[in-house]
Amino acid sequence: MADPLLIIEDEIFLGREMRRYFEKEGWQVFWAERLADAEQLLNDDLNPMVTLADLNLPDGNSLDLLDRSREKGLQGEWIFLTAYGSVPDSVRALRLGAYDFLEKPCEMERLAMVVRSAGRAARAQRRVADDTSQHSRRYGPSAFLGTSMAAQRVREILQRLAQVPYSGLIISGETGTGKGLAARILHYSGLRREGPMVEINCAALPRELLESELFGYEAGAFTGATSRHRGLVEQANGGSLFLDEISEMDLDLQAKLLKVIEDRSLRRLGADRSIQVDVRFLAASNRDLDALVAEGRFRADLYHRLSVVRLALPVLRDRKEDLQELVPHFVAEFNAHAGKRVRHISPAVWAALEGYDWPGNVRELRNVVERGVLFSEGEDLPLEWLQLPGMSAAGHCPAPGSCPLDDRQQIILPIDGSMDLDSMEREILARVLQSTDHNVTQAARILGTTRETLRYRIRKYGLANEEL
Ligand SMILES: Nc1ncnc2c1ncn2[C@@H]1O[C@H](COP(=O)(O)OP(=O)(O)OP(=O)(O)O)[C@@H](O)[C@H]1O
Repeated sequence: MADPLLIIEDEIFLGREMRRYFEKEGWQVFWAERLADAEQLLNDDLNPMVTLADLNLPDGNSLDLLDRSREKGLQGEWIFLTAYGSVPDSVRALRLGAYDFLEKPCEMERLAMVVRSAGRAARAQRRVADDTSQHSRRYGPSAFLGTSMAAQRVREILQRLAQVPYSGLIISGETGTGKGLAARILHYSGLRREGPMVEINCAALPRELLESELFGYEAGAFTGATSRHRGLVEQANGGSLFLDEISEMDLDLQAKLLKVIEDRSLRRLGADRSIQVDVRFLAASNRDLDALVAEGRFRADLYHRLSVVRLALPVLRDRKEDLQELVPHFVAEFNAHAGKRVRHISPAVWAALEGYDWPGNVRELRNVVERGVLFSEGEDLPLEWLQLPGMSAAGHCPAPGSCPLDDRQQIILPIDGSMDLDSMEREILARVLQSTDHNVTQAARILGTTRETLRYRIRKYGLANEEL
């Protein structure tokens, strides 16, 4: 459907010409000759993507209408046309967030170009606003499921944190306990929900790349820096930056991050001026940061700066009563995704789920339920597709390192749906680590990845040496 464009113009000839021109450009054009008519349209629920307004109209100044439309929460872009451009008006227009301020007479081509780019900006803004309101609905504190005391306590803390301003926070918990989920809840239900939520996994990038990704750089700052790059801290301005696996950040980068948090400003690599930033830092770790601080492997000052507020997420094996809520939730989710109709979970399935220890926590549970739902053929969640380690029902390869290896050192993985992508990745890593005697450098070379990434995945899949 065509996007609405509101033209407010009292010169009949010009108004007509603009209407004809922009209808041809694909807009749904509304034309008002007076401010009062335009206001009536806005009151009648018109929400223009772009408004093109003459500044001085017989019944008033259209900046006042922009002001009132913002108060009503209307977001589209405004472009002003004026024959009597004055500095105070243009200053006020910009303060009110006008897109552009053009002097009449203005060539139609130029006007059309400005309207087109204002349209693009307004559409992008609307998408962000829609995403934000969708995310706010999706990521309320109640999105953290579980009926156990521990889960209830987490929800209470999330609820409380949503109401207060704080500059930093540490979320701890084993892999898959919901640290990423908690960070999204904190952002989208908190005071900064209208701002951006930016996420980065500190273990996934080598040191230099992490530094330039976080702090940005100017053109020419280093070989290959062809143009200016706004770093993630800057991109998170007004919102939150989620630093997952913060324990993997190098000590010198930790020092740089601490300075940014304390000074509320940063300097891009190669820049000679600092930029003010207003960011809330959410950090997560599945390692014991207290211990890392004691060993000198994590900076105490950064730890103390971030750990003003701490949120520790409970492991699933200590709150198995939460399965009663989590399993039906994931079943419903994957029923909807895959068009399945699983409605029944047999006592045998419950017994298998409750008897398992869930080292990968809720993530692992979610994957197991996904596989079950995908391969269900009726209303039952099939026991044979749970394939929990220790179960031999389907005869596939649930335990790491158990898939067949052929004589050319190739791994044979079943592609009949009995293994999901995570399990395949885990299997491949386990086999390569076995074949290199757990030499991470050699394994990273074979896999064509960095040691940092590999280390992160080893921890993610619980493949540390002693478990192989
Ligand atoms: N309490 C919960 N209620 C609903 N879903 C949950 C809960 N906890 C985790 N999940 C879901 O489990 C999956 C894994 O969670 P998440 O990625 O947040 O874990 P994590 O602790 O950040 O893991 P990692 O340390 O490996 O990065 C996600 O799909 C998340 O939505």
